[in-house]
Amino acid sequence: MERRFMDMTVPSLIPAVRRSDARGWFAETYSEAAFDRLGISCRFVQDNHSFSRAAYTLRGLHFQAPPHAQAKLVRCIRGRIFDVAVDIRTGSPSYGQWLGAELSARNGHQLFVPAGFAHGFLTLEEDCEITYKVSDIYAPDCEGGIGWDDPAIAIDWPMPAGIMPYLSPRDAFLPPLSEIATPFFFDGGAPLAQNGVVHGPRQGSGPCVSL
Ligand SMILES: Cc1cn([C@H]2C[C@H](O)[C@@H](COP(=O)(O)OP(=O)(O)O[C@H]3O[C@@H](C)C(=O)[C@@H](O)[C@H]3O)O2)c(=O)[nH]c1=O
Repeated sequence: MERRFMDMTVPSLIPAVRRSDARGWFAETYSEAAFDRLGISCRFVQDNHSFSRAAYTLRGLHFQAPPHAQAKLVRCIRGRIFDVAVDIRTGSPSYGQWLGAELSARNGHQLFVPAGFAHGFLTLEEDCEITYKVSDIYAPDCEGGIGWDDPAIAIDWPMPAGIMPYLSPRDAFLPPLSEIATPFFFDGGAPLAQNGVVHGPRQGSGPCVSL
């Protein structure tokens, strides 16, 4: 794996490396040593698993503030989701910008979302399950969120015209980014390269890609 393509200060799409044989395939979805070599050296302390019944269920945009800020490693194990990270680090050249990637059981891609980014996803079909590792404990007092439809962020959610996403009561009334005091500061790491959709690993970039 090629470290030069990774930077743990920006979201990174990590393609599945599946070893096929007559039975099917095998994949290591997380290896501390392999991720450390990629530059992702945070320690994950909890695994989460959520199921969303309806297509176009939207969870997010969520974050936890320090001292319980979380980096996340997200994977879809059933169905298809559009997974999004928004840079909410004060002072970042890409503050308020977003990146999205399709994660599916079929493609096996994972999205690494560093602390300092709000995270959310939209299910693209019925009965989607995602699992994600997080680098800090669940701390409800530190939870924060931003509206999925904040016009200043303008995420291009892949939804048919006229469809409204299915939201939790909390997510339906989250404030825009301009109305929250973000607890994160840009520390000189890399900004997002661009605002927009990542369709998959870049050609010829090796198994790991910094977005
Ligand atoms: C996040 C979380 C929730 N819960 C509980 C609280 C509540 O009763 C129930 C559902 O919680 P929520 O409505 O917050 O679940 P959900 O909307 O799926 O929240 C998640 O959304 C995605 C986008 C993220 O990035 C995650 O960090 C997390 O915020 O599960 C835990 O027990 N542990 C946890 O780590």
